[in-house]
Amino acid sequence: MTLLQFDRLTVAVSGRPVLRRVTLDVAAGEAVGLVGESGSGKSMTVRSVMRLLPAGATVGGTVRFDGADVGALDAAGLRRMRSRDVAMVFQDPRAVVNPVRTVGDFLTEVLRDQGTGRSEATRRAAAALSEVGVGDAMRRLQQRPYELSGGLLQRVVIAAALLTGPRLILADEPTTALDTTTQEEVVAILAEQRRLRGTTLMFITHDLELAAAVCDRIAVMYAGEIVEILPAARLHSDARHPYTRALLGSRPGAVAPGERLRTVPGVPQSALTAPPGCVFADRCPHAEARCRDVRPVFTGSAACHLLEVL
Ligand SMILES: Nc1ncnc2c1ncn2[C@@H]1O[C@H](COP(=O)(O)OP(=O)(O)OP(=O)(O)O)[C@@H](O)[C@H]1O
Repeated sequence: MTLLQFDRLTVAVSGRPVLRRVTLDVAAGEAVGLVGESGSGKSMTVRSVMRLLPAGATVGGTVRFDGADVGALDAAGLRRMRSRDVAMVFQDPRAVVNPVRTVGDFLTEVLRDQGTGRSEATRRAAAALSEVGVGDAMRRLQQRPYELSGGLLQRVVIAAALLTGPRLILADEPTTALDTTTQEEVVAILAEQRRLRGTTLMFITHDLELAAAVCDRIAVMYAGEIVEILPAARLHSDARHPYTRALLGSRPGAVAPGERLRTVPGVPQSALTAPPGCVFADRCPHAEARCRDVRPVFTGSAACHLLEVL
């Protein structure tokens, strides 16, 4: 069953295009990674699900959650979706948690709003903390955000995201602000908890390998478009789009120790500056004349003229 469906989602902010015809189906229980360089539209795509777009955004196409057109939800429907069905985990936990209130206040707030009594809300909050590997949960509930490390606080945010039993978690670079060891722990917890609960996940990251470790499928974005969608387990063998191949070649792990790191040549395009044809044409080592002029259609798993003839 499809839980989340993007159908030719197009977004412009103050008349400047940021997403173009993003089309993707996410099955219930599936984890999909959204990868791509900075500015490719990953955040805008997941924010569209919650209708959290910047002021002045215009939206074309549709986003459906459990069959309902998110753009057509009334205020009550939107509130319900945001508070119960869909949870977001952002890059910086300190931007999300109120710095002057306790961790317990933060965790119990939604439950209390939904009518859960204080002691039951506290019990569930403590249990949620334990589930994400935070020990001494009752003491943590009394603490304020500045008393916790970034990694611990991100676990608190994940516990909060899981607390209402959402069907979908949108995680927008949830570990970018953390050090490497903590990143691995936090990602492992998020992945384990969502697997245990069967929660659907959209996971944004710059890191292809991380996406492959956490997700079932990977959607690669460039300049506001999805250029390739592929199974995570076959990332290396199945990647065919020149942009995905270039990203794989520019990973630190792709070069021998001591060898110079490779980057994707050229300057990243945005949806605004992309050429009328293939969005990657300016940087693609294989581009032909038609690539610059004619937009490739998404055939099979990628949008690339060079693959259409194969
Ligand atoms: N508040 C905003 N107002 C106007 N344009 C914006 C706003 N936020 C992002 N954009 C533009 O939308 C495009 C897509 O941005 P988005 O944040 O979705 O990219 P991203 O792939 O998530 O990048 P990053 O990895 O840096 O977070 C970019 O061109 C960006 O400049």
